[in-house]
Amino acid sequence: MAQEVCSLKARLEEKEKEIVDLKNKLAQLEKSHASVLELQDKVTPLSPLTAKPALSNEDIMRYSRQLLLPELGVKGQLNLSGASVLIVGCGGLGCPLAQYLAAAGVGRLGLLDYDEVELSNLHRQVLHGEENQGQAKALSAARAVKRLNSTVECIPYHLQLSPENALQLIQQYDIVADCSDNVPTRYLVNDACVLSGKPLVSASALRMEGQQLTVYNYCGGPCYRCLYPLPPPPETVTNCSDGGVLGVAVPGIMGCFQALEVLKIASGQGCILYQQLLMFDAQGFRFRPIRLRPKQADCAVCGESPSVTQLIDYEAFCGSAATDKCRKLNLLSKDQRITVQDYKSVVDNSGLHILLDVRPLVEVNICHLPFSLNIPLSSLEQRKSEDIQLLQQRIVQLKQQMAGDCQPPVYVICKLGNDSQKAVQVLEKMSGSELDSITVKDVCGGLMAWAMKIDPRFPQY
Ligand SMILES: Nc1ncnc2c1ncn2[C@@H]1O[C@H](COP(=O)(O)OP(=O)(O)OP(=O)(O)O)[C@@H](O)[C@H]1O
Ligand SMILES: [Zn+2]
Repeated sequence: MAQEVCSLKARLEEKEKEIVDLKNKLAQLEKSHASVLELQDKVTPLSPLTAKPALSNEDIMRYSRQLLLPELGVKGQLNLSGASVLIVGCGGLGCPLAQYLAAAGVGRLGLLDYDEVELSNLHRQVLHGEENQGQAKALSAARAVKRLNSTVECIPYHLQLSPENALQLIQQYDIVADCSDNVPTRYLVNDACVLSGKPLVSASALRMEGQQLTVYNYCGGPCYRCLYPLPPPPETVTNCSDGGVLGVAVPGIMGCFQALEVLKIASGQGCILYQQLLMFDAQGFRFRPIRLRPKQADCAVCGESPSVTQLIDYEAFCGSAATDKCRKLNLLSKDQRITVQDYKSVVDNSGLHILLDVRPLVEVNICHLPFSLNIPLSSLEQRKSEDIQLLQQRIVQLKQQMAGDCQPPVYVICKLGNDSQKAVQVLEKMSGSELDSITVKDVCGGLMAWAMKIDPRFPQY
């Protein structure tokens, strides 16, 4: 009996020692991972990356299901271990893309994003969680990727890709994936890839239609500029916060397709989607491959005598911002605008007026001020007679309540204060002809300014 107790004690001590050893090992690992995940706020040179000479037993176990694919095999897996990919944007497309690249064993991932995680990102930016709100997206994505596959080297860059840093950054990677959401960045990434000779796997994911995927600047194929020599007019471009996006239907699916093309290039498989563009219509669930025009001899960047030989000012070229942080129009004079504080005084003093909400109905259904009249900007621009009549009737009703020959002022509001300025311009043109002479003002900063500065209970979206 005593002998048995002794042997049990000895085994317990042994196990305790093992636990201490394991804890030390874990602390060491955590330390080394933390240092690997140091957030970069500038571009620093990277050490060269070489493919593994052979797969370890752990590699064989981890990647066994894909190793069995004849298209990939051991050679393809070793190629992946030596490949580096720069992901521009860790949002709706970047998250699924990074997840699958890390899972498949790409050697090095650069994760670039200037932005921080917000609650409204979580429905589609699936590497980030509730606890990551306010954190740099690049770091949050890198941590999630490391949890999935700690053998992948992750470099999180918390900075904006700009003409100043793009070449230095892109030259250090083998493949670039554009997961950004704005036109200036698309041209910037394209030009930097052409000038550095890197393939660009590009997807776009806005709204429910027109989702596109292709590989630019690959094996003599066209670049983005060959197809789109000139940027679209800035007012025709929407992003997710303006246009809306369903997480899985668009960025989820397109980001996964992007991962597929990156993995095929990185592992050395043929059959890459270049010279072709895949269109995906999520609503009708239709995929349509389109043959692309070839590389253009007169392309400004990849053509025979290019005019773009270094990176340019892409915001000036496109007439729009490379971030969605500062998209503020300034179309009106100071006396055509009213602050939310001054508008609040009008409401508090029961001043008779019309509050015209010019957002689309789908947004009005999310939230609105109870006393507002909704006529979308598009209806005003098209001079829809039933809507104009509605406004006329409201003006007449209020006029009857007002003394003398006074006209009720019209205050125009939208989400952020851009469309409302356009609406003021449209209404001013109608004033005196289609409408009685009216005083129209834009409520600066719109409903989001109202939520931030006046009524914190008003929802933000
Ligand atoms: N020039 C750039 N440099 C670095 N990151 C960029 C650049 N342009 C865009 N991005 C990033 O690309 C990502 C695009 O993803 P997505 O459109 O899903 O996100 P979002 O901008 O957070 O969305 P929302 O429009 O709903 O706010 C964003 O995280 C954005 O910060
Ligand atoms: Zn070109």
